[in-house]
Amino acid sequence: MGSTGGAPGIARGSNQHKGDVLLGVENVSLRFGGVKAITDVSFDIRKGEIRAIIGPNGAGKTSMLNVINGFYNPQEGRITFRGKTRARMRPSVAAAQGIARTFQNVALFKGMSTLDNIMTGRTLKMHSGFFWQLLRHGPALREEIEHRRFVEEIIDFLEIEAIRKTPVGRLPYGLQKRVELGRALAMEPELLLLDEPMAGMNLEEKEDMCRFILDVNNQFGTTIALIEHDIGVVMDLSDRIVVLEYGRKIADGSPDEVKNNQKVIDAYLGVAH
Ligand SMILES: Nc1ncnc2c1ncn2[C@@H]1O[C@H](COP(=O)(O)OP(=O)(O)OP(=O)(O)O)[C@@H](O)[C@H]1O
Repeated sequence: MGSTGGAPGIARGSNQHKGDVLLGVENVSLRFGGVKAITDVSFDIRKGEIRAIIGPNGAGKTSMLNVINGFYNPQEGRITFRGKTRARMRPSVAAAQGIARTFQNVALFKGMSTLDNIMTGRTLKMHSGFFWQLLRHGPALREEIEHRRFVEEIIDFLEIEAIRKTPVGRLPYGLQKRVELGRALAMEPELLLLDEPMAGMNLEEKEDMCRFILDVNNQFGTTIALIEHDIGVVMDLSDRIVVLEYGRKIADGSPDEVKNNQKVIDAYLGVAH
């Protein structure tokens, strides 16, 4: 297993089980008409860890991320967040509660600058009323200055100062992905969901993205759940990995445990069950 050999120089203590459970997925099943996208899947995400969700195409990974961020409500099972069972969810409510995500295909405002795109991530944090925001006066002006300062810090952190005024549609794909990460970070999430953060990147861009993901996790203590097809990267980045196949969980454990699991090896080699 391993397509790039992962991120050089980055080694995680693979057996660390960090913190308490932040989010629990309990016996979740999700169907689209007759299609079973997820069947009776349970796993948890612990505070401070990097948790990968992997599996062959169509295994149910993106569906699972969509359940976690409230885009889909499963027909069966439940999600707990910070120890409480969650009611039916909407993505905006999940985001307000501290769950931010990026998408498989970059979802930015292409005509807007890097800075303005990242600013949109602050919307949920803005408190002053629509009237003041319209006037850009009084409390709204003070608030905007504070949010801009925060966004500038993210821009420094992600090393994208040079493109802060550039419309994102003009940026190469790797940088657009970085801006999208910036927008998610602007929400100050407790749980950050990344859907294929390295997809379509060259080796150098992947190494940069690996470094930023680790830095976000280490410096801000942000818990991260990610879907990624590059197994080398997954093995290097993750504390724990859950493996899905045909909507079912087939393995869950440290990178070493998962790597040596026969069901996982078979799933990736396409062995029929
Ligand atoms: N909105 C939808 N309507 C109908 N079927 C869907 C929908 N979303 C996903 N599916 C189906 O559910 C199953 C799981 O899809 P999902 O996209 O979650 O898999 P995945 O593991 O993320 O795949 P990939 O690695 O290719 O992105 C697939 O059979 C897919 O066709």
